[in-house]
Amino acid sequence: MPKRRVHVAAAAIYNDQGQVLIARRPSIADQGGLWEFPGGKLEVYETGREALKRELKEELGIEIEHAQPLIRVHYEYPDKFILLDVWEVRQFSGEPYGCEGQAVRWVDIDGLSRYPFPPANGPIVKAVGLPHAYVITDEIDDDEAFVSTLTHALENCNGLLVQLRAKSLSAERYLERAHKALELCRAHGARLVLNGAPELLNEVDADGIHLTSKALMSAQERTVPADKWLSASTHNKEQLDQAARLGCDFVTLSPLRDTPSHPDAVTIGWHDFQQMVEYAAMPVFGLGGTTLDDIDQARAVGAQGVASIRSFLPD
Ligand SMILES: Nc1nc2c([nH]c(=O)n2[C@@H]2O[C@H](COP(=O)(O)OP(=O)(O)OP(=O)(O)O)[C@@H](O)[C@H]2O)c(=O)[nH]1
Ligand SMILES: [Mg+2]
Repeated sequence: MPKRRVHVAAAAIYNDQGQVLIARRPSIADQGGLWEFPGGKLEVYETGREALKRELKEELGIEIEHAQPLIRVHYEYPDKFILLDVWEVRQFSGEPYGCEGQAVRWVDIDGLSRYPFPPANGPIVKAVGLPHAYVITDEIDDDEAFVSTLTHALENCNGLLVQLRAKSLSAERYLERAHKALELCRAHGARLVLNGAPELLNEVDADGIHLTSKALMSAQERTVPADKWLSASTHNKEQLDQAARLGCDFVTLSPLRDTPSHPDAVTIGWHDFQQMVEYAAMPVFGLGGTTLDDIDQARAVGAQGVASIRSFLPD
């Protein structure tokens, strides 16, 4: 018998302290005893958004006022194919409680990975912990100019994710700059990944490592610890597959648009970008000709957000 296809709408619900609500599945249910993001199956006549609204009313007694797409995860269970259509909810009325007798709990995002979730939930937990805006630093030789440019970006955008990309610097200067960038990021509540070899994390306690697509394709296994992020640059499905094999936590996918930095690259465009994001098994940031103004559009087609070099530079 062919496997069933199940489409589920679920929510990452945030409170004002930045915590997320999770619920425990009743022990008799499918995946019983595991924690989940509240939600449930779509009725035949419903859109994902409508199902989300109904399920959160039924399961938690809350009324959603605004929901934005977070991530869509395809996963094959032994008995079914599942599509988890996950939404970010920050505005709702009512105080959530377990209307069906299930335990519910507000948890800090950093503590989410300690809870046992169903196997399909890995990418959701990653997406919940990631910002939507990702700045890639420009090649700047002068240290003072670097500091003022990064400070400008950090002050203009809350909770940024920053990638330190400085290919023209010597190894020694890259490390010095990484320490400085980490200090600035920590002071502004931003996260930092280093574009380079995983061993850099032995020297600098940054949040993770970003691999170029070339480094991604030649890597045999993940050598970045589980409590640090591994990300990579991707441009096609083959690279997305390798990122999944390696256990990347997220990727950039480029070039979304024409970009002066890579004039010969074949532009992906929004249509193919959406298909590739749907195919990817992890959060994806659109890159290439993108600005912060593209975040909502990128999220509407299922991406985590947007990465950019230029749009964070001072005018
Ligand atoms: N709600 C929810 N379901 C999940 C998550 N992860 C995951 O694999 N699932 C799977 O999605 C499927 C649908 O979930 P559900 O049991 O909540 O559906 P429902 O609320 O409509 O309940 P019902 O079947 O009693 O009518 C289950 O097979 C469940 O194991 C998650 O984070 N949240
Ligand atoms: Mg449910």
